[in-house]
Amino acid sequence: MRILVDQNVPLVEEFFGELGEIVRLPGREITAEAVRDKDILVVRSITRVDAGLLEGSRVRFVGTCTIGTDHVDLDYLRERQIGFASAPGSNAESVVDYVLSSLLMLAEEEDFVLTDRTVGIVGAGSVGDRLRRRLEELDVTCLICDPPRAEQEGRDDFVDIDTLIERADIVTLHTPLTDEGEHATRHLIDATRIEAMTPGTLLINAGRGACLDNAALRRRLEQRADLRTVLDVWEDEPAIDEALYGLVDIATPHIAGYSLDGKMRGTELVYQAMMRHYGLPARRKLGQIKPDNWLRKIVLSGWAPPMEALSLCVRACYDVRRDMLGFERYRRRLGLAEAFDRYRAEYPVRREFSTLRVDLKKNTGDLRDAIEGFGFKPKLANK
Ligand SMILES: NC(=O)c1ccc[n+]([C@@H]2O[C@H](COP(=O)([O-])OP(=O)(O)OC[C@H]3O[C@@H](n4cnc5c(N)ncnc54)[C@H](O)[C@@H]3O)[C@@H](O)[C@H]2O)c1
Ligand SMILES: O=C(O)[C@H](O)[C@H](O)COP(=O)(O)O
Repeated sequence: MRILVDQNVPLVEEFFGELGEIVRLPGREITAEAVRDKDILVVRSITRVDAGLLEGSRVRFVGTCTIGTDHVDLDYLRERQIGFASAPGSNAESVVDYVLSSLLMLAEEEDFVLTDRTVGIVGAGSVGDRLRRRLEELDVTCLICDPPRAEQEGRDDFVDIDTLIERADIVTLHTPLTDEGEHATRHLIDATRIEAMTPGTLLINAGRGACLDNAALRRRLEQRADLRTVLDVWEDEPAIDEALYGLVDIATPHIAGYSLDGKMRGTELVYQAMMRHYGLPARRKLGQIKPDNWLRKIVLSGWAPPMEALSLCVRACYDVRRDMLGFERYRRRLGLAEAFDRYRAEYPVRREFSTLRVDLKKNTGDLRDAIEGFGFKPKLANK
């Protein structure tokens, strides 16, 4: 079999090598011509997979090593009986790490205490629900808006989007991008809702760029710079709005999910689905591959205020400023659109919080809970 795989997918030889000949291309160079004589196509989110790409090709299976599927015409694949798999949940932990790192950084800069704020989570799936659990471990009040889940589960503890915007100090978006149905999310946060946000609100988008009306956000920030903003995803990536980029507090190029752990899990999930599709045993396992971990543990030699200890661990493991400053460095050298793709392609190794062991002395009760609640691995030292 001939397999075409996006260049940004890790562990390709390890997982797909036994299936046939592998060709690798940057996601934006995966064209109809490149695909025509391939049997399997493995992409990430920047390749639009539809009739335009696949019609007349030999492709019988498409995998996307991502959570989002808005770049794939699923109806077309179904009609043509082409097998399909995505990687649900694969990098959800990493997106949560990104949001927590951003929150801690802004809390330090703006001198607020996270536990005094109410966080409104829009979309409580793999990402949003994990985020809620970690924040609640710290006693942060969360409001949840997820109408599809509220309907399916008959929940009355969720709120609607306008109530969330009215009551939350921090609004964080984790919805997929959808265009159809009662709960379509394109421009879910539109000009009216952006206007309704009270001054001082912190708005985070780590879902999909077009869930938030970027032009309307730019207008508000140009007129009154009274919102704090964290954007990882943008409309029209990689050709994002330069003026908006300059107005945002934390601007990153769609890397919230880019931990090595999340990417490797994405490859494994697609591999498993592909083997099922072809009726073959899935012998390769992620557990057999041990990536380098240059920062294995931190030792806290006594009690510390939990927020300070957390801040130390977060900065050591994944500090969002690394990506914010790195992206800006690339932008100055290459221009915004090229920097967007290049920073992602050359992304430095990043590990999830869950890979960092934090050694603690005995009797540091609330510290242990906070460390564990934030996603790290606490261990009580013997002495
Ligand atoms: N920035 C990144 O790097 C990155 C990484 C991973 C995922 N994502 C994006 O984040 C999205 C969410 O990821 P996930 O793993 O949590 O997906 P998921 O499918 O597990 O959860 C999505 C949740 O959104 C809810 N939802 C749908 N429409 C809604 C609406 N109108 N209002 C409120 N909630 C709504 C769904 O009911 C569901 O519970 C993905 O679809 C993907 O587009 C971005
Ligand atoms: O949906 C996802 O999984 C994420 O948005 C993913 O991290 C995007 O990365 P890309 O596919 O663009 O490399």
